[in-house]
Amino acid sequence: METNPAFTGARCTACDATVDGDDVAGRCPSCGGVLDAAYELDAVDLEPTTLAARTTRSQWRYHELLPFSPEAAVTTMEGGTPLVPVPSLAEELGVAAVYVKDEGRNPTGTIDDRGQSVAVTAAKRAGASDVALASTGDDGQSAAAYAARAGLDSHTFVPSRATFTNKAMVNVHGGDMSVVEGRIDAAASAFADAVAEHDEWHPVQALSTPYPHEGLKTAYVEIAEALDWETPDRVIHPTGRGAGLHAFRKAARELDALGLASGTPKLYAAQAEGCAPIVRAFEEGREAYEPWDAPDTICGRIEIPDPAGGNLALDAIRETGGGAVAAPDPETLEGATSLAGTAGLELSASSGTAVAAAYALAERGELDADDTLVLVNAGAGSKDDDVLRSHLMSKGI
Ligand SMILES: N[C@@H](CCOP(=O)(O)O)C(=O)O
Repeated sequence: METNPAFTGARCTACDATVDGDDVAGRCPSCGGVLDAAYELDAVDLEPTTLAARTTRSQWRYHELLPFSPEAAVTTMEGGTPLVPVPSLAEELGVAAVYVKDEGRNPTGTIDDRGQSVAVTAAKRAGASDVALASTGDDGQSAAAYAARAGLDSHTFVPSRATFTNKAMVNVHGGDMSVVEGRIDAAASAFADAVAEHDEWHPVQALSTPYPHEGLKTAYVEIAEALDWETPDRVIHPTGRGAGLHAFRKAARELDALGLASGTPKLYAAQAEGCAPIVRAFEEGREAYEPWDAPDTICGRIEIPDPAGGNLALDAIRETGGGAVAAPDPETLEGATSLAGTAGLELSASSGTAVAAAYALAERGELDADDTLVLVNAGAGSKDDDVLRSHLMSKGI
């Protein structure tokens, strides 16, 4: 069997419409909203001991919470990343424990590998010959890798400012790449034009189908399992499109429904001050974000002025009692390099926002002494070696 028997189709996050069947793709046919994969959770019997007995460390060990069976999966063993304790930061912040969920250790160095594994599996099952997306870099590199694994062609549209590593590795995986002058909005618009001319292209961008964020969900499941199924108090996620926050809330709800871990952590969006539409909407108490004019941040991976999951992220933050913090670039780079220098961890520049946000929350008195705090490192620091090194040089180091 190629699908999870508990997978029933999808539910629209905007209008609540359901779409039945195991070949759901794209956005909601009724309203165009983001679709979530849906499961008959009552039919799922999953115990901590069952999971503990599984030998694979890949995300497909949680196949009861994924649409497809491990046998059908296009996988390069993504997932199984460590939850690394950082006691020195816990002491500085005045909380009980700080962990970094180190997603940089995935096959192409990004949390997006989880999503692309599921999205490319879905595309392959649907008989697609090609997958395509607009990307700030990491999910493009990841999509090219998983397409290669599946024997599909990939088409990635990246802004010219994407990192050299991302662009080079799309090519190395044999992907077709369009480098579009400008920022992500220019790449997204070139992508939209091209998709309209290529019916055979199967979109795999975050939130454009139910599958990429379904993979992101497993990062949270791993966090809960690593904490012996205790729910952490707070999770800070570097945030661009808002897919990760939406996925983490979905994961926490599903674990709660299954009785594996109760409740949801307080979820926090960490954005760059130069492009923070979700933080602005949160701070102004608005129900919906407004696109950000003139984005400008060193954190290219999360420079998303019009995030597809912006309102879902806002909802996740508010529903869980979390928050949102915009970090200035110097503090973000300081956050990433300080963990490299004191804890031996390699955070991507964008993920430095999570560290900067943690300091900001501590300063505002919003953390509690008995808190367990998780910071998500979404990508490998080595992809940003130039930016991180330049920050140290600017300090005369
Ligand atoms: N992928 C991003 C972080 C998460 O972004 P989101 O689109 O899930 O909000 C990165 O690499 O920093």
